[in-house]
Amino acid sequence: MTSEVTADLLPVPGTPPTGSGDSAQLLARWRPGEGTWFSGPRGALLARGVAHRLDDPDEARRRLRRIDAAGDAPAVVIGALPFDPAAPAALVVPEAVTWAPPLPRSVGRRGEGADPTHWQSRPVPEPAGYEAMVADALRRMRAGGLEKVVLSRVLDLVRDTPIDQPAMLGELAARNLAGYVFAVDLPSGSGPRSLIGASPELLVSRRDGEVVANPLAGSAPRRSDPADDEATGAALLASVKDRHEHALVVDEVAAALAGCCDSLEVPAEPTLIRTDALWHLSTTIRGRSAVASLDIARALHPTPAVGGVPREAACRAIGELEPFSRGFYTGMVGWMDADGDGEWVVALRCGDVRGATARLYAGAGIVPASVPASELAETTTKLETMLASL
Ligand SMILES: C=C(O[C@@H]1C=C(C(=O)O)C=C[C@H]1O)C(=O)O
Repeated sequence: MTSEVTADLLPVPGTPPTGSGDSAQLLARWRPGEGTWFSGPRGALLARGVAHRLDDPDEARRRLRRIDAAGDAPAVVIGALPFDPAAPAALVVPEAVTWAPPLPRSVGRRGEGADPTHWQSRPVPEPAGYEAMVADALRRMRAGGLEKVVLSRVLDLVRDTPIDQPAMLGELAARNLAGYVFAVDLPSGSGPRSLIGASPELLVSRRDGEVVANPLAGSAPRRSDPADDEATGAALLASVKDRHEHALVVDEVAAALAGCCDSLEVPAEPTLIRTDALWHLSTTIRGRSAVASLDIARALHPTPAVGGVPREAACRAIGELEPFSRGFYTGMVGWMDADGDGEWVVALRCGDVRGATARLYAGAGIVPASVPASELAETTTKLETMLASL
């Protein structure tokens, strides 16, 4: 049984301009308020300074073409788009961009020393409140008109002294080498504010016309015992509930991609991927397209991996049930060049960090077969990725 588990690494589309820099040294140069870090299995980049700020993603392509023609700044846009497509984006054209190869395996962890930091934490809603939200969603499903909805919760953390954001980013990078690690400068009234995270989910990449999307949905916790861990992955791959939850996402992503792509390959069966904390069902969809990566990403967003099916009913349920605004969580983070090539990942396993505070987010896909206590446990496991970096 366990030998049937095939866990692939995250998919490789084209190769971004990887440069020749030392990516671990580059990572150590990121500072909050001064730029953006983005790394993944195909490369890393550090953007610094702000040549232009863009809160309207519609402007990105036009602006990049103008900059490219003038040749006076790197023609790259980088940053984040929020969950609500009508809310302002946090995109910049930086003054300087340094590209580097993927982070090496040797990038160091801080280690498990005793940390004297005193944290106060407050879950929103309380765990019982989250279970009640899930129960409410299940009632809506029974009443008809809703097939799937992703419901999330937050953990607000505060400590006595400012959070060391570069240390947090370094730790996330060391623990999530196969994923996408980012630190994006967010608009803030006072002091640097960053969206920091380690997402396993590629919304879409495009390189020389080759498009890759890697929707994830269906999750199980990793186990410390290797045999137990493999059995958990195998059970996820065989789970009717999770396969259904996954298929809803793949169908919608494939349909949205069909509208932007000339050709499309959609595997019939999902595979497994693993992060530090979780197993996920994963499907790698490939196609060819002349549409710019950010436009494809926006056509896909929100996929049912973060919204639901049907989209409108799910977004209404999210607005009515979640007692907070998602902000940039479940939006997207990435970069694009003047040709429209780029990579956009789903903003998951992330936190909004400012001063001595961090708001961490986690959600789970609810389908009719969901059990409130299991969905709560899944969000707790998803929070571990960020908690381990603090
Ligand atoms: C919503 C999150 O994750 C998403 C939901 C998943 C699920 O419900 O199984 C799996 C991966 C992501 O697409 C999150 O991490 O907060």
